[in-house]
Amino acid sequence: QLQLNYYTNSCSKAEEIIKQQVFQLYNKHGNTAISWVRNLFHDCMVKSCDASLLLVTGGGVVSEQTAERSFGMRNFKYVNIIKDAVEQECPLTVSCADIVALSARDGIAMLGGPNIEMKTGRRDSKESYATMVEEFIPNHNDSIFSVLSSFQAIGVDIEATVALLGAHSVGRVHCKNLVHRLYPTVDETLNPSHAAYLKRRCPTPHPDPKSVQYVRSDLKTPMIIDNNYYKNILQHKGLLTVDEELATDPRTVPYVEKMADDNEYFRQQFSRAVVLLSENNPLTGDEGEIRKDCGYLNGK
Ligand code: HEM
Ligand SMILES: [Ca+2]
Ligand SMILES: [Ca+2]
Repeated sequence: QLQLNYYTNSCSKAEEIIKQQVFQLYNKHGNTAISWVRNLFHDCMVKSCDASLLLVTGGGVVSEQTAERSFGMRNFKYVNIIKDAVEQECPLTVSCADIVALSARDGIAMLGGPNIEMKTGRRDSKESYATMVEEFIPNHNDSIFSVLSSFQAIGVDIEATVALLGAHSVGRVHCKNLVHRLYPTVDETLNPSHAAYLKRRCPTPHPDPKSVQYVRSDLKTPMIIDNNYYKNILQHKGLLTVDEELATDPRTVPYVEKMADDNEYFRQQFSRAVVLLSENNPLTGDEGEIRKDCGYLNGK
């Protein structure tokens, strides 16, 4: 069972140390906070919030990080800075899975989002599920129907799904994920002036996948988690096909409109949704392990 303040007795400073590390990393590299939010999505959707995402390839492990859906994910190298600080205080006590969850929680707060109360006590997987990533994580051009059912499958309702996509109010999208909406002809659902801007940022239909050509998701408040995302998508300035569909599907539009109108309502729903996502199918008790290094299984 996950519980509030799971580490009170075993490592009373754990949450404080994590928060401090997230803060320090944010001050050095602001986009680390953004990465922690995406990590929560990519870890928790695949089986469980169990840090299966953090294992690196080698010794029989094929990392989820190498899956096509993980394209653009960054800052993995900083996770162990957080872990090491916690290990120093309490060795082999705090899981990498809880670090994924709590760093996302603290990252959200650093990015001006809500303060979220989160349970802890997750344990770490003994596998990375690279071949299952595509099954659990929707693609950017999937239909809204399949997106909603992927979230439904882990207990995230439609209103919460709409709120979670508000994470696209920060961060970036690489041209690789956009050019299909720009070339050979511009997707007619795109706002024309925004399409012109996107074409300036992504001038060729085949961007070099290794180059860092990208567009910020939210030009107005790129480092703040707020309801600006919903205002953008209602103006058809959403970058991904899923963003556009969210603003047009009859099941999601009422929530999109309400979130665009009311930032407080967005923050409440976003908090509720992050908790739902973070509690997907945790490993507890004697399942899994507490990794020493988030990139490797113990003893490897
Ligand atoms: C249908 C669901 C989703 C799809 C298809 C999707 C897809 C994507 C794609 C394609 C990118 C851009 C990657 C790149 O080109 O660099 C992205 C970025 C991002 N996504 Fe999502 N996403 C979804 C839901 C979520 C959720 C639920 C969250 C978190 C709660 C999230 C958080 C982020 C963040 C923070 C970024 C920016 C990352 C960065 O700048 O480093 N996404 N997403
Ligand atoms: Ca996982
Ligand atoms: Ca924003």
